[in-house]
Amino acid sequence: MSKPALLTLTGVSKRYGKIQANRNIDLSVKLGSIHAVLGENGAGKSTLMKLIYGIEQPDEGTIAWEGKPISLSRPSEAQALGIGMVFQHFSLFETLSVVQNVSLMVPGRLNELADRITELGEQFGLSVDPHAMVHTMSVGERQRVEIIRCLLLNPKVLILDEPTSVLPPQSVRMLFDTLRRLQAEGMAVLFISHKLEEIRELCDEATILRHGEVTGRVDPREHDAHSLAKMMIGRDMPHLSPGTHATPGEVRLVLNDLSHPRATRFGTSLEKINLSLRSGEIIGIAGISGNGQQELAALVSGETRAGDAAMIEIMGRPVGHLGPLQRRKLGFAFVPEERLGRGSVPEMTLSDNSLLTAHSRGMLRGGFIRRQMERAFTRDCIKAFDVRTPGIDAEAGALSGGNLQKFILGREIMLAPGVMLVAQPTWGVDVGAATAIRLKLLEMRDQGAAILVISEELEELFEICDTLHVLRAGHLSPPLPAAETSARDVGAYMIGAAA
Ligand SMILES: Nc1ncnc2c1ncn2[C@@H]1O[C@H](COP(=O)(O)OP(=O)(O)OP(=O)(O)O)[C@@H](O)[C@H]1O
Repeated sequence: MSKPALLTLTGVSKRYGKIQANRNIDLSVKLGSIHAVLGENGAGKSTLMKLIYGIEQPDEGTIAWEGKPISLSRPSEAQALGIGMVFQHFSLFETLSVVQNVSLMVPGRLNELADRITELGEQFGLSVDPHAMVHTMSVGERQRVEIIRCLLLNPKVLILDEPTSVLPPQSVRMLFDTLRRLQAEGMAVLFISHKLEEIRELCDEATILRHGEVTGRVDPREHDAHSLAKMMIGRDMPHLSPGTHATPGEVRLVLNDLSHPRATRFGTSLEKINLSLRSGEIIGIAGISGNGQQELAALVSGETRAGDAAMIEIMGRPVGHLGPLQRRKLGFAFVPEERLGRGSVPEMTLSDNSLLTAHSRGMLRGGFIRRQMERAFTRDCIKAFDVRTPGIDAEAGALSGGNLQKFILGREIMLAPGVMLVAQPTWGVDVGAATAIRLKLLEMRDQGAAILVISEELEELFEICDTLHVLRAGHLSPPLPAAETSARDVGAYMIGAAA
């Protein structure tokens, strides 16, 4: 006998202006099922979850809970029914601690909540310090907090919007074990991910969306990742070919014994980091977020100044004392891991977001903005990077997560920088677009750019990097040539087991 449906959507549609984000969607989530929702960037997955969680209301169609039609006007009503959601973009208050953030949603005394956070963290491999301030935490750590906060509410349906994108492999395993345990107790999970192998491993049902419509319902265990991708994008996947590797040229970025004390109790101090990156080379920084990745990115980009100018050299010049703008003038570009707020201003149009970093490309003259150039640049970026959006006047915050990532990365790549730092280049990006982004990075390298990539995705690093380093507890491993290094070797450095 098939399991009873907990949540049923019938004919649900949602439109944003000209965009039909969801069209006539039927979806049934059963008790004890882990149900994947997959589709390309912009296919309508997050919108559908927002309708279920009461953040948005459908224009048409019905949502039923345990067989009864419901109308949710806010998330607290969804939570009261037993629907929990972990967001793709974080909803934590930066100026509060972990436990204070949790207490805004979960009743209980602070010290009891702190104990439960620690307990759950240990149980599920999502360890966080309950008293850490959120603004000091990396994206990965923040996501752990979001997951814990949700589990503390004992939901019947847990919605996870790309929960594994920033988790290290060990934590993914633990999260999956946890989800399976919760599933065995009858909980249902709605799981959005671009990682098709994970979906195949974890989920027993999958609904595929394309352009806002359901295009397939399958048991993902019966299909390989390739055929799932094909159903999702409606054509075959592009292939990653390594390209023609030029011989690396002059040194463009040097870190000389770069040390930096941690800014807060919860930060990481960097200890004597040495690295040398040449033209025509991609170097990857592997490691679990929270080990100094954020601090390193801020120092290399100039958001944090180094104690000594000579600790960082860009294009042969000491730059440790310079800010981001001055470093950009030397031919440096930067893609931060946080797309909203740091990579872009959500309330501004894409055109204006172009201006933020591409203004040096002749967009300013005599104190005036040359709008035509700004608009042409933005149009080119949207086209070259296949950013799905109604146009250059769309607000950055209205783009789907993956499409915004494509835009920000495209904007920086179009500056043809001599040196580029990219943090988590394909986070939240669908499989097709991830391949396209990696190809662009290889193409840039082959044209002589020097690229530093910080990523938690080991496979990605092996695919595109010439050399890897592992960052652990603020220490950088020696350079490891990608071709002669195994994932095991990197793993040993990640957990501190290597010499
Ligand atoms: N608040 C909004 N205003 C205008 N358009 C929106 C808004 N939210 C979403 N959209 C549009 O709706 C479509 C679906 O977006 P949605 O975020 O649901 O996609 P997604 O499948 O979750 O994508 P991703 O994998 O990139 O996260 C996109 O074209 C997006 O630009």
